[in-house]
Amino acid sequence: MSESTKRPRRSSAPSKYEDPSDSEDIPFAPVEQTPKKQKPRNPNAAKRGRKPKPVYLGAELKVAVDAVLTASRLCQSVFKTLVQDESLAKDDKSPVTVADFGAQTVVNALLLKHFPEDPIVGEEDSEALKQNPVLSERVLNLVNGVVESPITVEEIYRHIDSGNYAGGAQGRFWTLDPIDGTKGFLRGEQYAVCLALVVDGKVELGVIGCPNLPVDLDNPDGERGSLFIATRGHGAFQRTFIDEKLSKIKTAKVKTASETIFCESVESGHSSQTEAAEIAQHLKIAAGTGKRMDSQCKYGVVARGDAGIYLRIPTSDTYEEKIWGHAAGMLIVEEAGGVVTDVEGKPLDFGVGRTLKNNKGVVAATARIHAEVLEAAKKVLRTKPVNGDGQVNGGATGTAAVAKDVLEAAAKEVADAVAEQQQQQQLEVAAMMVEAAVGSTTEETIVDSVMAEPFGAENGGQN
Ligand SMILES: Nc1ncnc2c1ncn2[C@@H]1O[C@H](COP(=O)(O)OS(=O)(=O)O)[C@@H](OP(=O)(O)O)[C@H]1O
Ligand SMILES: [Mg+2]
Repeated sequence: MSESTKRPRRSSAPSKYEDPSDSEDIPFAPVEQTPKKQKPRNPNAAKRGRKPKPVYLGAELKVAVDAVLTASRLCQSVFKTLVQDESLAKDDKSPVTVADFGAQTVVNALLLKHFPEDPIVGEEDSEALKQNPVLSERVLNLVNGVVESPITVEEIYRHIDSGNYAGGAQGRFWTLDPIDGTKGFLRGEQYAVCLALVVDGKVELGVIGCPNLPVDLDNPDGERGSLFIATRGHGAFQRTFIDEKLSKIKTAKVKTASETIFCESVESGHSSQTEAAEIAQHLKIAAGTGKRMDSQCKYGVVARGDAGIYLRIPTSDTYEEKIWGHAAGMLIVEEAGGVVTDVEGKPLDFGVGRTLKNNKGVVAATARIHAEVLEAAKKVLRTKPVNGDGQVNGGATGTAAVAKDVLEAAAKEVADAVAEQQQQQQLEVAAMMVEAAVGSTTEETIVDSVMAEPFGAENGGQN
């Protein structure tokens, strides 16, 4: 066989995205334009009349990877220049930044270009942005810095709002979290751009971009920027932001939960850290080894075996997890050899709308230990029945545990408020100093000079 007709050697870290049942390799790289029909790479195969099987959802994968990478890079560039007041508080008090809006715009724009028939369930809407011309302008500049042909601010609003689909069990749709873990993003820690394709209520494709996640967790000072990719039935892969080479990933090889560690949310208001610690104790996992990490990066680290378990323990009975916060991660863990259920052992149901209203929390683990973890979770949570007002209301331990989490969350809010007050005091001092120096000025002029126009400015958000 001449050098040019030799098949590429298979290894445990394939350099192409390949269907394991497929004998032909199909190149897998980010798209520049509408995907064209793939030509067979092996001319001999074509001569013999064997057509290479197409990669499952190959066109969708290329677009999804391109979209997630573009959005992730946009987020990275925002972080470098993020200034105060480039985030808004949503109704649920969670922050949303120019990067969330920018990322949702570029991903939705690419999806609409390549798959105009597909609806999108995206986290953000443009309502608050429309009220703020300064932030709108900033998003416009960000987006136009990464798209091929410039778009208008009206198109930005339209692209963001194309994520307003209601979801459901019929047909196919995309679901997008433009930044999962916005608080992590603002802290300069972990966050993720998460995109999944759902067909008839089942997740068929998932891509997660984790700009700050070390490629190798054992080398935290090494290269950062990990991308996780999976399609149903075809395995899970990792690549870096720079190198397109795909490596197959597998969950941790462990026989019992005690051999591994678990990961959980940084925010105690999102997942009960006290109950997770109790579950870990039941599983004989060494105390203090839990890894706290923002966003769906947690699914990524479980999928590649850095941690054996991801626990998301509800802090209230009324909160409904959002489908964009779990779709891609669930598939990536399952395709890497894990099992993902809710805390009652039910599969996550992505076919009932924009939220996982049929589920409570998440237990993701290496397949071999999932049942053991679930049993421990049930034991711990069984002692904490839920009362009518939606708050977990356990026996002595249950109440204490939940009270601790609530107190921790409240303490954090107080700390944030104190920081805000301190900043206000600094501004007042600065105003006084300037006034003393130049004779007359006001606190507002200082605020205006150091910050962008505050949300809800008097011009009513007119452009
Ligand atoms: N009460 C409550 N319970 C559970 N989950 C909640 C809750 N409130 C918010 N959220 C969602 O948490 C998303 C952030 O994910 P994580 O908790 O994994 O990361 S973090 O530690 O909060 O950064 C976060 O996603 P983003 O808003 O996209 O950042 C929210 O969708
Ligand atoms: Mg988000």
